[in-house]
Amino acid sequence: MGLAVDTTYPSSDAKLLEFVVNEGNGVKGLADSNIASLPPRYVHPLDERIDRKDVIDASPYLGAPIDMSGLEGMKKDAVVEALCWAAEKLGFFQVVNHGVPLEVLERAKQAAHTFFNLPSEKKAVFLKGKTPCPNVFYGTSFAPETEKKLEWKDYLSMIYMNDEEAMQFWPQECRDAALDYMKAANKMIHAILSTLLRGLGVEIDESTIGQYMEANAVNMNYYPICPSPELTVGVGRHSDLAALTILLQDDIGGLFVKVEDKGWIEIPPVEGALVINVGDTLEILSNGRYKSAEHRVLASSTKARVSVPIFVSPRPPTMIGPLPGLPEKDGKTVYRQLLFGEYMANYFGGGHQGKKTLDFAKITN
Ligand SMILES: O=C(O)CCC(=O)C(=O)O
Ligand SMILES: [Fe+2]
Repeated sequence: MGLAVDTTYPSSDAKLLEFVVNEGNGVKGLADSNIASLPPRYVHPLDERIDRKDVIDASPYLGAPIDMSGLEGMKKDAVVEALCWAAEKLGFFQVVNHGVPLEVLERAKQAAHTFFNLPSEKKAVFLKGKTPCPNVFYGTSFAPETEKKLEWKDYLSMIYMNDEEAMQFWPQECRDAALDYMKAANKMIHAILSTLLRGLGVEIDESTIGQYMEANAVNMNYYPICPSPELTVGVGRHSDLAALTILLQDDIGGLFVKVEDKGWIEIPPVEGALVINVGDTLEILSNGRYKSAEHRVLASSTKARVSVPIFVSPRPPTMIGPLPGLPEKDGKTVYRQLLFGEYMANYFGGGHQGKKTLDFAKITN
């Protein structure tokens, strides 16, 4: 079905929302309908647009990919130091020799293309409110009900509870690839999370570390070919909710990270590497030491881009807050104790606004 986007009348915006959001055609459906120009709802204010010309050299801030195989040998101390340094300075780094086979990564990216290339009716069964399982949902943009401007992205979110639920409810076109990727990444996830938490220098036991990765989710992001990527955003400025994000990006590029007071750098695609970033939850647990960096994504005018993040997260009833002993050690308490579910509800309550989400947990006095 084609969509004539008429920018002259206000009613066209309602039609657009109906088509893209409610009917589940997504922005992929819009892109496939051969629009000549971007509907106004996708045109972002000038200061939110991404211009490659403004991007600064990444090398002073982004180290070389960290070789995770070193964590089990003589180089352990150097790897621990590199991980903690990266989490503290930029909050973003890449890892190689992480234990997830290349074929598993390739299949995960391929599965994202397969899912989003399905006819809209097949994807629409997973829309929020219709999906047979609330832990699996398909959508577009970030919070289309509340956002002034929409993002040029569709996504599928799969929160892992157990194999039985995943086998029954995850879309069969991408289920096995997503599960294999998530399981193959688990050892590395534990290694990075436990290294960073132990690196804070306070006592922490194994079961506490385990709690922060009890409700991981695999997402598949799809950024269709965009007629005017310079006017819109694939994803707007945000920091992630999770403790850690393990991001598999393809070879197209377009992921930008903010270096505070300096500008934006691009995280270059490196074959076989995974991008790791600190999320709000880990910034809170670390009393502000590890940085949940602001990032955003530029869509492409020539190719559909996919990415497959794993959001490493606790269950909603888990308490998050600076680890016991840290405020005393740091001489200050930056964040309060709150339930992850409480933080999550606030996080999804509005559109993307950079790092504002963290203010909800900040102690103000
Ligand atoms: O697609 C990407 O490279 C990043 C996506 C992202 O930031 C997210 O899903 O939170
Ligand atoms: Fe993100």
